[in-house]
Amino acid sequence: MLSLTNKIKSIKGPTSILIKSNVYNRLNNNKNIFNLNSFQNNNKSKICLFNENNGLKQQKLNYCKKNKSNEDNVESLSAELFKFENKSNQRKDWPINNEVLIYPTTLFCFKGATGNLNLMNVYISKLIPNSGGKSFIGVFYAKNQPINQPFNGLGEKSVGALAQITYNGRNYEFETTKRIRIKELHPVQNPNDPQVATIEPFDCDPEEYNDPRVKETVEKINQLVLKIQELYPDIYKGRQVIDFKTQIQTNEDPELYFTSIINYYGLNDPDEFQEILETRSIIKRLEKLYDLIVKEEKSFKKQQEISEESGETASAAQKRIFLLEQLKKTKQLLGHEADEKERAIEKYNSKLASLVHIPEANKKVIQEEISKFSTIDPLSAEYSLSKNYLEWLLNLPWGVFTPEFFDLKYSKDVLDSDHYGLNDIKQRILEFISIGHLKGSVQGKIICFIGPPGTGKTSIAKSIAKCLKKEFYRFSVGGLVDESEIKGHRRTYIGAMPGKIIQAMKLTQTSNPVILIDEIDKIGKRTLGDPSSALLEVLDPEQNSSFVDHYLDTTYDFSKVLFICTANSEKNIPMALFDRMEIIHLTGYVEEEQFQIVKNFIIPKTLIECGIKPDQLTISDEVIKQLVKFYSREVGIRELEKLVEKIMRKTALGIVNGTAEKVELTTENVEEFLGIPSYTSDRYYETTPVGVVNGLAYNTRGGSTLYIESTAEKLVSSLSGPPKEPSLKTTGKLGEVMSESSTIAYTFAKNFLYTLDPKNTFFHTHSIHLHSPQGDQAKEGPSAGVTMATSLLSLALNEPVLNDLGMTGELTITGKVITIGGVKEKTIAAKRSGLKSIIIPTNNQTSFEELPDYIKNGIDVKYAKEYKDVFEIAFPNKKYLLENLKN
Ligand SMILES: Nc1ncnc2c1ncn2[C@@H]1O[C@H](COP(=O)(O)OP(=O)(O)OP(=O)(O)O)[C@@H](O)[C@H]1O
Repeated sequence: MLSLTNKIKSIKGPTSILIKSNVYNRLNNNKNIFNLNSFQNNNKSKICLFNENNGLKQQKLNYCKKNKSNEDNVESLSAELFKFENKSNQRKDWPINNEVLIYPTTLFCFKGATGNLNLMNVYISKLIPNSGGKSFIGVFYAKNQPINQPFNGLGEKSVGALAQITYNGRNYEFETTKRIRIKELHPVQNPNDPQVATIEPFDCDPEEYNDPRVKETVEKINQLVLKIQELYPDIYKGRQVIDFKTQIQTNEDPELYFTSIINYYGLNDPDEFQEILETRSIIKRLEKLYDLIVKEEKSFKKQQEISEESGETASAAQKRIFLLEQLKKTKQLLGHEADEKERAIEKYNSKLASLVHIPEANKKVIQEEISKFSTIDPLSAEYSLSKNYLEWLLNLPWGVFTPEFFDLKYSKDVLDSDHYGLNDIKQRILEFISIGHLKGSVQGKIICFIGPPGTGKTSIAKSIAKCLKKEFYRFSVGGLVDESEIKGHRRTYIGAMPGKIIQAMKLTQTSNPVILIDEIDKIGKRTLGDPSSALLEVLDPEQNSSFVDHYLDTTYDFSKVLFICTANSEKNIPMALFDRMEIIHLTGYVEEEQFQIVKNFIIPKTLIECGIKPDQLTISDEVIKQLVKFYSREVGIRELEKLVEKIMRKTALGIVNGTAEKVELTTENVEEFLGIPSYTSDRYYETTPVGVVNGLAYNTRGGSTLYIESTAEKLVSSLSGPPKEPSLKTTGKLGEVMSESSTIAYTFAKNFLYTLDPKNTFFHTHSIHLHSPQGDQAKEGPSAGVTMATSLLSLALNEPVLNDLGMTGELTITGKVITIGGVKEKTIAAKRSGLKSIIIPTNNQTSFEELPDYIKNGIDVKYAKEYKDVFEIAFPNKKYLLENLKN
């Protein structure tokens, strides 16, 4: 390269050099082609480099080739070329052979426009110079054409501008010098090549410049510009004020006048500019420019109004409007035309027409909104609000219902294949479906499943939807404090949405799905906008046929929806809701049931979910029993499900990283998967010592055994200070009712002991401490009364209670044993803890007898009406003392 440079420098006189295209390209890539000053010879005349490949007519090429065009004979060749060039009559401001590379752009270019160009290499290597060494391109407005891509042909606009290209050492700069029109487009060999066109000047009739109307129109434009400057001074802040009058006088070229006005205003409407460019008559073009400025004035006016309204500065308002305008233009350029709104309206109308079952009143609301929408400016904030609203309205399944389906056999099969046991629940569901069958619909019913976690409430609800072949949607209201989650937000809120039920309609695309509302007992409370009253509106068959969601602001019929709710406890369900529901209790599972569910439902289901083939993992029955007994302490299946998932995860890891092709889980290796068991036993004592009694408790998590332990401290008389009084201290996070039960038990035990054995002064000589372990867990309820009294009496008599005995029952102060709740849960808990017999109140006999055999089996139940019945069973060795009661 250096040698070539030196050779060129040594050439005397103005020179043209023909060089091979590979050399030409090398120079070009080094950005030297425009830096011709470095190649200037002593006479300071420019040297022109020709690319062999283009820009020269065949004749010229032949001429050059004859003279061996290569680096070595640059000197002789250049001299020849110079002669040749001198002979030709090429204009210096016009490309050789009237040919230019077409540069398609979304910019507009009037005469005098200048700027930088980001020219691609493919352009640089093919630029066509004129005889003076300058290069030109033809800048054409191509609406849908990305910059720097080959021109698609004449399809777009054939009038453009001739731009002279210069390289300033950093960038390529252009300056548009003339209007041109494409005469002929040359075919391109390679689709990536820039296109070449033969062009011709596109000038107005020179005579027209003398027409007085030119001056008049220019004057008119000047007046308007001055008026705008005066009226909206803020908009011109920081800008240099142009004296257009002087400019037109000095330039005396209306073409340049366009450019300065357009630049000054930052006007940016390529479509309109193209129109001006294509208008040959100067007068007409000036008039078009005038119209453009009038339009601009309106926009200034608007932005001033906005800025006055919002307190925004005029320049900020202007910037915003400018940006919005740009956005609009960009959208247009990208093909998202301004008629987007028209298309949207068309779409909405046809969607509305397709909603054949929509009630008339709702239809009217939508029609009104569509006509309101058609009047809104697409750039206003209201536009998108209205659009969103319409999209919601039009995408709801108005009057669309899934056909009713009732088939008892099918339903039974579904329920049985999805769930183990739960026969009473399944029976209730089949009854419910039968009623639906007779009535023709299940509408107006609200089922509520109440039970401890993981007992299958949700999955049963899903099965009901399956039985009825209906869509299913679930949401939780646990902790919900905002009624708008149910009733929707008012549309004036930013990000407003309809409530959950309307969302369910949209998602399921039917107006009669099965909707599960989870954790209804945990719904929040508020004085204003209470979510539970909103829920009542949704659920109440009296009201829900014309539910008004705040967002939709029109009625929607929920009366055909089957609502199912779940709760862990019935206590906290708002009364008004509770009254309207059909309650179904799920009490939890005994170990045998948990074993069957894990083996036959959870493991097969989780295998599929984890993509593990059944022969890749075997879990022995013994392991499942261990899971149930030692790794979980629940009446549901939730913890067990998590344990099974943990096993599956570890198995999957082993299979994937190649450490195990297949896993066999046995009691020997279960700890490798799950760690050491969390619960070795529910029982703290194999044989209960004096003062310790096994109670049976029940809460929202199901039943459990609950120890009551008592110890005594002898009161020693001391000489100093007053004598210590016997007392009862209780610990173990006992709630108010349970504390009262302990006081009742203490009073009762003292009296009872006195009747049995008046000589026993234990309670007068001891202070007692009664405790219920698992002190971090709050305990409440009256049903530990008999257990506490028994614990105290055991202490007083120094006699342990019968081994493997559990008991429950509320105790009155006179010794009556009264009804308790949760017989089933407590029996299940007793069995889990390995108790052999239980004492329950006589009044609960029926509830116990109604329990299924698999729960009752293995438990010896005893009934107690009065405390003496408990005493007789708990202290067989002290039974004789009861004789004293009779006396
Ligand atoms: N009788 C059963 N037969 C088969 N699988 C069951 C049975 N009961 C529960 N399951 C399974 O136990 C898991 C937990 O059940 P589900 O989610 O329905 O509990 P839930 O009562 O809704 O709990 P929560 O109150 O926490 O929402 C599910 O995978 C469910 O399929």
